[in-house]
Amino acid sequence: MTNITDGDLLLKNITAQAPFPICFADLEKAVAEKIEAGPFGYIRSGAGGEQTLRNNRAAFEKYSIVPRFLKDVSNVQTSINLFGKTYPTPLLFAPVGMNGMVHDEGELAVVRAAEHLNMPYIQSTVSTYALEEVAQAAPSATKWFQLYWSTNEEIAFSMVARAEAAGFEAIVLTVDTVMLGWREEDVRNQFSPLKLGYARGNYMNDPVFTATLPDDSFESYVQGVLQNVFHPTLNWAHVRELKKRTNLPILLKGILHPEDAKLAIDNGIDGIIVSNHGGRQLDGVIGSLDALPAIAKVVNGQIPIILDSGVYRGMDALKALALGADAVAIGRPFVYGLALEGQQGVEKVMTNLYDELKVSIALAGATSVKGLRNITLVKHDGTEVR
Ligand SMILES: Cc1cc2nc3c(=O)[nH]c(=O)nc-3n(C[C@H](O)[C@H](O)[C@H](O)COP(=O)(O)O)c2cc1C
Ligand SMILES: O=C(O)C(=O)c1ccccc1
Repeated sequence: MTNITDGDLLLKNITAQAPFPICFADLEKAVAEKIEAGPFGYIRSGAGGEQTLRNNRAAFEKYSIVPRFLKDVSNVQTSINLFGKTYPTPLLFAPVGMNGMVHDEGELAVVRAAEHLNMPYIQSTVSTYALEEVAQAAPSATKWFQLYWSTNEEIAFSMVARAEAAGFEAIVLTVDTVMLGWREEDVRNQFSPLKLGYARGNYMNDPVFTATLPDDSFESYVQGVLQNVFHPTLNWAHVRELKKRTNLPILLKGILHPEDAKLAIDNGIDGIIVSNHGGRQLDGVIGSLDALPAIAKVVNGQIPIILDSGVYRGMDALKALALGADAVAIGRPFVYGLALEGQQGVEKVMTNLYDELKVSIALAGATSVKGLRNITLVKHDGTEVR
């Protein structure tokens, strides 16, 4: 239970200390000034003409809350349950690869922040540090492993086994990135973190992967990753095979169609992440929040739904939770925090998102995450959603 009256959540940001960017636009601006165009463009941009990047934001702007008052909102319960564990907030860290691009401590700084805040951390396959190093950096954090299937699928199974052994508690299979999206900003900047070796963490120490390399040169390693990380054959048979290979809960990340959500349930999947990869994969696809209501209807509470893509403030999280998500995952905002101030920056970004969410739940007239399902929302055309 969070007591809203324990000091004002906004005013604690107005102090004599060094100021920190308070919103996504300010964060993005500060990072643009701090890091080089290549990595900045890689993180910021969306695929193609960035329609989906815009769709993500537009989707949140379409909804407005009609608040209720005089309901005693002094105690707001923000905790949630996922796979048998309780977390104090409905916020997660989305899997983001190659964190070494923006900070030397990379994923280690992020997982330490996740541990401190008790928010689940999803580690990417293409991380700068190995999953064992991440586990060691934050032994008590809840860690899930995001799997990119490998063309040589024994590499994928090897990574899953390593994740299990290191104490990771779920596998998140990303289904929307069987090849890279058409990312024009990276061509403009002639920038590929994959080619620069930032994705080495989990591959370099994988015995199945290294056994396939002709030698231990940097070029062989980069080639090996490129040959394996893109895997356009991925299909439901692979999902069923993965289920046989692990006892951990499996989530599918990148679901946008209600039929795929239904198939996930039919195939015994334990959770889904409604996501368009932050607009970085197929341009022109639906905003993730726009995809949520139809998926929530099909899923009907059978498995948890996490939403990401464009959750840049507490109010966005509130809308997603109100429209059927059980939790939301954050991508770019925490990466920007990492770029600015390492672990501390990540914590500041996530804490501000959380504090704004708390204020928003209370000011909307609700006192819990579940209670958000009862608040009134209208769409921009004035139609009442509920
Ligand atoms: C720099 C960057 C790298 C990413 N790497 C991965 C990855 O390795 N695996 C994955 O499943 N998603 C990856 N994503 C997508 C995120 O998990 C998430 O879906 C997306 O960032 C959410 O949108 P947001 O950035 O608008 O919050 C990446 C996103 C960014 C910005
Ligand atoms: O950049 C990304 O969004 C991403 O997910 C990715 C996918 C494959 C290789 C490297 C990064």
